[in-house]
Amino acid sequence: MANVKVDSPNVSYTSKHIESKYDYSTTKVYQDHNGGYTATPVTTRYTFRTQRTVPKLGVMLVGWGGNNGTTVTASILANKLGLTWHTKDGIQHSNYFGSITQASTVCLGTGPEGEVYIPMKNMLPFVNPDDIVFDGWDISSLNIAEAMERARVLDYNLTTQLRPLLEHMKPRPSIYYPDFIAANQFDRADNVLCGTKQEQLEKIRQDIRDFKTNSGVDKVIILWTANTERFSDVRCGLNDTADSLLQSIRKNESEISPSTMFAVASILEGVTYINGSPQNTFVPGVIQLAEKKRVHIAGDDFKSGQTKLKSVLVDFLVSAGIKPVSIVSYNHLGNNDGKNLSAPHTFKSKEISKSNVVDDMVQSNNILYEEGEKPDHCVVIKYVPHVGDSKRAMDEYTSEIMMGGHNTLVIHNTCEDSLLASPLIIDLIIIAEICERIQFKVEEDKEFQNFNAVLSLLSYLCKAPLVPMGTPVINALFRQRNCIENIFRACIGLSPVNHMMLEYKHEHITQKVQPHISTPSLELLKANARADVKVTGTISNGISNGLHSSDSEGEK
Ligand SMILES: NC(=O)c1ccc[n+]([C@@H]2O[C@H](COP(=O)([O-])OP(=O)(O)OC[C@H]3O[C@@H](n4cnc5c(N)ncnc54)[C@H](O)[C@@H]3O)[C@@H](O)[C@H]2O)c1
Ligand SMILES: O=P([O-])([O-])O[C@@H]1[C@@H](O)[C@H](O)[C@@H](O)[C@H](O)[C@@H]1O
Repeated sequence: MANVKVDSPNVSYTSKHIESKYDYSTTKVYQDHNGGYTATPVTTRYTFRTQRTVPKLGVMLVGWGGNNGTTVTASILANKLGLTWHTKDGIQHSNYFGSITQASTVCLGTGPEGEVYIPMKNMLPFVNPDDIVFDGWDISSLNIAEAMERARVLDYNLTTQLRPLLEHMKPRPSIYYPDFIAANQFDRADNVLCGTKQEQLEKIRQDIRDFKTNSGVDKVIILWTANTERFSDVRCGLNDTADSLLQSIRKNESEISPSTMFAVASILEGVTYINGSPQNTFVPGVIQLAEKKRVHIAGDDFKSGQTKLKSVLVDFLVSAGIKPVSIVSYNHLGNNDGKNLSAPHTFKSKEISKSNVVDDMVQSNNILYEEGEKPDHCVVIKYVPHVGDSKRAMDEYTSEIMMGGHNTLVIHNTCEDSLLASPLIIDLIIIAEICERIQFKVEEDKEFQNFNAVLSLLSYLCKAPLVPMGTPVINALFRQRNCIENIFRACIGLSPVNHMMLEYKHEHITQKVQPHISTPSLELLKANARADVKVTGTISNGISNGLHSSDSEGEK
């Protein structure tokens, strides 16, 4: 794996840390009483410090026996073993497609041959997902091999290889409060904890400690990929503060959800907790508890398919000055997630997370939209058992274009939902883990600090990003991705990617801004031109003003 070593006086490498001194540039804007703006550039010196030792990571999934839980567990094992399998199209190899940390690249900079792209995973000392140790809970008692087969996501010729390697993995009994999910889930709930909420909380905490001790992992991360719950009421004295929440658990209050119980257990054990579903697990009391205990939390709801595309399309349309006026998102699917979402109270949670994703982009353009104006936006999800995990999504985007014109985009999107979500689970875990190893000082701070308890950096992976109070919610996908990439760049002392490419937009008076491209001689270019390209313009400083390929019958 070709790692990156930055040659800069602002970056130092010790056996323990990568340390970088980084000037963070922003612009403060003030509006005067005439409506005019004053923009003031501000530069803040940060010192980032990233621990280089990669821990042995344990991951406990809530809902381990589900389509996502079994698929991500099986896929990581298949990648670790380098498994291949026969399909009707030939031999298929294991891979991590769909994961930005494992299968995407970033532009490091410019080399002699032009831009240099490296795997994102080579930027910092990330955990290798192959090495993750899994455990978890499920209200269904099936072992992971049986549950993988029940999910019907992965090819048969792969699951037959994996079955003997997974059947020893058994989900731990879990917390089950029937009214928080669809009644149709009752049939699979044969692996549930009894006792009071306080006893259940202590049992989950004991499970976490047992896993840490028996697996030998250095740290644990817990991720909820269990069924979507209905929203919990948020009430003063119930769950509005950390104390009221812990008191409500002691009092066995029925309105505390299973996902909130897991969040509390995780935080009290000092373990990062990630919510892959849309319900409001992170009631104010959970957030306050996480902040008091300095434990990371992140969510909500994996941004895997229809919504991910929406956060690109609406960004493209609005930033192009085109006005989306109607967005209709329909899909049907036949997996257990779809079965659970067929209940109105659980669907409502998903409808909320799928609907709010356009707000930031719409509000960014007051030329197109009046204050408070929004596109019509409709979300429909239907349960059709036959299609299983292969979700069929159909979207219609209608926009106003110039002079009263209209543009309608219709999209049909079929995919195995769990094969879109599983790589996101990997990214959530890998990025959340390294965030525990990144610290920073601002200006002359004496002490290093960690990221906020609420890890907004994971927004790219979530439909409804959880952010610290007062933080703008960003849903535009490439803004979210640039945030991740540029923070990783800051950790190694590199400036943000700005796409300006100024070095290619002017003559080079001084050597300093000369782009690092080998300057082919005119003879070499002419030789090439005899082959298949026509050189036009002059060669200035070794950079051709234009290389135009000529067609086979054209000029030579
Ligand atoms: N593309 C996607 O698959 C996608 C995208 C975004 C969000 N999600 C969310 O991810 C979650 C999982 O999706 P899935 O397709 O794996 O669903 P699934 O129904 O196959 O799996 C959920 C699992 O959770 C278990 N479960 C339910 N309540 C539990 C509890 N209290 N404790 C422990 N286990 C419990 C169920 O028995 C089931 O095995 C859902 O909430 C879904 O909305 C999925
Ligand atoms: O990520 P996305 O495709 O917008 O949304 C998906 C929904 O369309 C699907 O119905 C649901 O079952 C998945 O959990 C996921 O939330």
